[in-house]
Amino acid sequence: MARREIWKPSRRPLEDWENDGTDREWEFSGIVGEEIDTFGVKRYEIKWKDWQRADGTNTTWQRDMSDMSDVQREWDEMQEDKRLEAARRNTGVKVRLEPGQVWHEDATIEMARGYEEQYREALRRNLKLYARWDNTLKSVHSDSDDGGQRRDGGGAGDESSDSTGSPRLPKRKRLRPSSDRTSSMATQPQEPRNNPPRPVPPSRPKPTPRFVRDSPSSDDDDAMAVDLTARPTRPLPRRRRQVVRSDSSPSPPRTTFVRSRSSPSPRHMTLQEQWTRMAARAGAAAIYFVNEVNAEEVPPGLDGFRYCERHYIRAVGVPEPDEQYLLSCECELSCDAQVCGCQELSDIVDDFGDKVFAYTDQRQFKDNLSPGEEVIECNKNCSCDPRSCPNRVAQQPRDVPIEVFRTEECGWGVRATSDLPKGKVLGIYTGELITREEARRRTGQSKSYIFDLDVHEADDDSVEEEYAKYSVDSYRCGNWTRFINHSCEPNMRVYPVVWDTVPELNQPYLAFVTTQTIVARTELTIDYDPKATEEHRRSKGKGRRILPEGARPCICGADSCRGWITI
Ligand SMILES: C[S@@+](CC[C@H](N)C(=O)[O-])C[C@H]1O[C@@H](n2cnc3c(N)ncnc32)[C@H](O)[C@@H]1O
Repeated sequence: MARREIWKPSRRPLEDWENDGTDREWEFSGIVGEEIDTFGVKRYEIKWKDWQRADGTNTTWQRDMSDMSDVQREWDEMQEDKRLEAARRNTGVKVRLEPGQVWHEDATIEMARGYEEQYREALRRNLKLYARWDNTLKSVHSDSDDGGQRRDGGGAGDESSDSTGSPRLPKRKRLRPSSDRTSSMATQPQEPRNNPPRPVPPSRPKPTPRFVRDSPSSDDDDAMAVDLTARPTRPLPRRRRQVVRSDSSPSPPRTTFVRSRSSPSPRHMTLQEQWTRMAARAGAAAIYFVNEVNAEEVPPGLDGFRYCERHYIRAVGVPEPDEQYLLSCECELSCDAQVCGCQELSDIVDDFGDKVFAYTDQRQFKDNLSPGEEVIECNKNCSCDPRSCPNRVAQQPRDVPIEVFRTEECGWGVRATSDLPKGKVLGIYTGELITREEARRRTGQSKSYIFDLDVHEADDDSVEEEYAKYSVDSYRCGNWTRFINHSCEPNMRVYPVVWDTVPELNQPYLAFVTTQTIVARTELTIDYDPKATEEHRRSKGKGRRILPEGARPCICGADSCRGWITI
């Protein structure tokens, strides 16, 4: 196709750019394509200026676009407009999107699954993989009107394309290309080492070691990034060159092996795919279910469960925020807490009494809230950039994949697949937003999943409350945070944060943030009742074994365990 004169697609997502011994940087030319894997995670095909491989291909695949977020946004918007326009033209009906919905996604994921199924089938039959896969890719690449399944670079109505279908993007500063080594569609072996100078990735987080099969030798080794039936054996040896891990952005979302004692059951796979797909709709990383302890396929009680990564589902009678009362800022470049209009109601100040944000420039939570305070992030009426604003952190999609795993004694719990820095915001507690009266009425299992939103509530019950009280129940809908267990020595905490709502409505989100650096696959825990812990400390541990009414024994195992929890 004519488009290949502009770029020749790469089929080598598994390249290693880190050990090529050069520091040469390459000019970024533009995004030329995208694809979505079976989990709904998107990656982009990048073209670099004046660079190509020995075979003439000159693009790389990249999932972490943090270095080029403005270009990514431009591309995403352009593609979305194109698809919407195509839909409008074809159906003649008005297309309305729910927040966070990407309308072409379901079809795309289904087709990506089809490819993966073909791949697995080939494995089962022990066929020479590359012959088949090459054919599949050839047919995809030679198909100029592919409906957006694999590539979106040159569809009909692409006004931003030149005559050959290549998107025109502005010139970018010099960056180093990097390659996504973990795509589920990746099936090609690594390029031989003696090729011309290769691009070097920008210094960004080094992925945690990925599990590989025992003898990485044959043609198809390293080829499959997603094998849900494979058993991990040992991690890859550490590479020589040390890449400094930026605390603010741990390893990018990646496809991992699922570790389980036996092959994952269809129920397991379905749940994992559903949750990951729903998370991906909100732009968030994958969610895996792992049970290395017993035969339980999936956590109990999830039949009919509705996954919502980033918003509440309001029960009948719970008011919606009125957008006209949102205080917003008019910052054009970077927000500054002292002048940001949306910070008028914020109480967070530094030692000199000047308003400051709750986050560092690396988007880590500073833990500078006093009791009764909440973080006010920039909102949908603010003029600042939704992705780069330093005061939009809890509202960003989660970039860390999560494993919901079976603990030895405490049901299911959660952990991250990568190391986490202190101050990393991982997500918010979602579910059904209900009144406090309704929360009190609810009984049984549901009780275990109810979180009170009590930022403005007085300690003393006799004090008249100014605000309506709400709670969040994640028994029937919610996200991965419903599986966070309690520990008396937790490694995360919760803080209240608002955006797109007025603080007075008393419906903040509860964000989970790490309070220490956490090694990958360590269980993530919070203290369910920090006030009780404080009292326990004050009483110097007296009454440790006396269970308050309605409490149950705590089995967190911490040295300083207070002995009980209340839900
Ligand atoms: C929000 S759920 C946490 C997820 C839960 N483990 C599951 O499998 O669904 C809270 C429930 O987990 C259990 N739990 C969490 N932490 C605990 C702890 N430290 N000691 C005892 N039970 C705990 C209790 O049954 C509690 O009601």
